[in-house]
Amino acid sequence: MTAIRTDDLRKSYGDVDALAGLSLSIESGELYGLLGPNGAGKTTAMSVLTGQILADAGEAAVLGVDPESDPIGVRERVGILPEKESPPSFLTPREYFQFVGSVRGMDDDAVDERTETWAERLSFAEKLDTLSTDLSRGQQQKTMIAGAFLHEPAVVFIDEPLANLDPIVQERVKRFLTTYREAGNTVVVSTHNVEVAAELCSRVGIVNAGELVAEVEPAELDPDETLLDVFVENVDAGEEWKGDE
Ligand SMILES: Nc1ncnc2c1ncn2[C@@H]1O[C@H](COP(=O)(O)OP(=O)(O)OP(=O)(O)O)[C@@H](O)[C@H]1O
Repeated sequence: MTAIRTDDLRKSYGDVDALAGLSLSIESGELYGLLGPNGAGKTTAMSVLTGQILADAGEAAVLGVDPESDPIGVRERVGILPEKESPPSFLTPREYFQFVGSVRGMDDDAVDERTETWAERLSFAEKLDTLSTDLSRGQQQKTMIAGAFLHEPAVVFIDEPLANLDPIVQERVKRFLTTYREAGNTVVVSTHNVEVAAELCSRVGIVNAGELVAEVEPAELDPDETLLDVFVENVDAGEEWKGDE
C-alpha cells in the first residue's frame, strides 16, 4: 500500500523554488531517507506533507489524506520530529508526554507505560521530572523523539533524528527505527548524513534543488559503489572551491 505520495509538488519563496516538481511514492513499511544538500527542499517537503505549510501546486497524500484539504486529519495520523524544535521549556519530559498523549487521545495508563519504556530505551529516566529548560540538548532530543512515537503512529516524519545523541543512544534509536518499520510502519528520515542513510534506510531519495534526482536501495548497491558516490554524481555542489588547495 502506498503510504505517502507527492505528484509534481511545487513551493516557492520569492524567486527561490524550494520544491520544483517533487514526485515521491513511499510504500507502507519503508524506512525512506530524504537525502539532500543544504537547501534542497527536504524540510519544505516534510512541512507540506504534515500539513504545516501549503504547496503552490501539485498533489500530496499521506495514508490517503490530502494535507492541504485536511491538515488536521493528517496530523492525527502521523508523528513528527522537527529538526529545530525543543520540548516546551516550562514542561518536564513527563508533562510533555502527558500533553502529547492528551492531544493524541491516549489513555493515561498507556502514556505512563510508554513514558517508562522510552525513558529506559533512551536512558533518561532520571530526567523525566526535570524542566526541559534544564535538560542538555541531547536530553531534549530524546524527549522529542519519544514524543514523536508516543502514540505509535503508522507514519512518522523525522528530521536528523540522531543529532546531538551519543553513540550508544544513536544505536538504540537506529535499532528502534528498524523494528518499527519491520512492524509495518512507515518512517521518513530527512538527513544530510550519507552513512546513516546508507545503514538505516531501505530506500533513499536524493533531493536536489526541490526535485527527486535519484532513488537508491542501499542494500542493492554494487560492492564498488557507495551511496556517497551516487549522491555526488547527482548533486550539483555549485562551483568547485579551490581556495584551500
Ligand atoms: N520560510 C522561508 N522563507 C524563505 N525561504 C525559505 C523559507 N523556508 C525555506 N526557504 C528556502 O527554501 C529552500 C529549501 O529550504 P529547506 O529548508 O526545505 O531545505 P532543506 O533541504 O531542509 O535544507 P537543510 O538541509 O539545510 O535543512 C532554501 O533555499 C531555503 O532558503
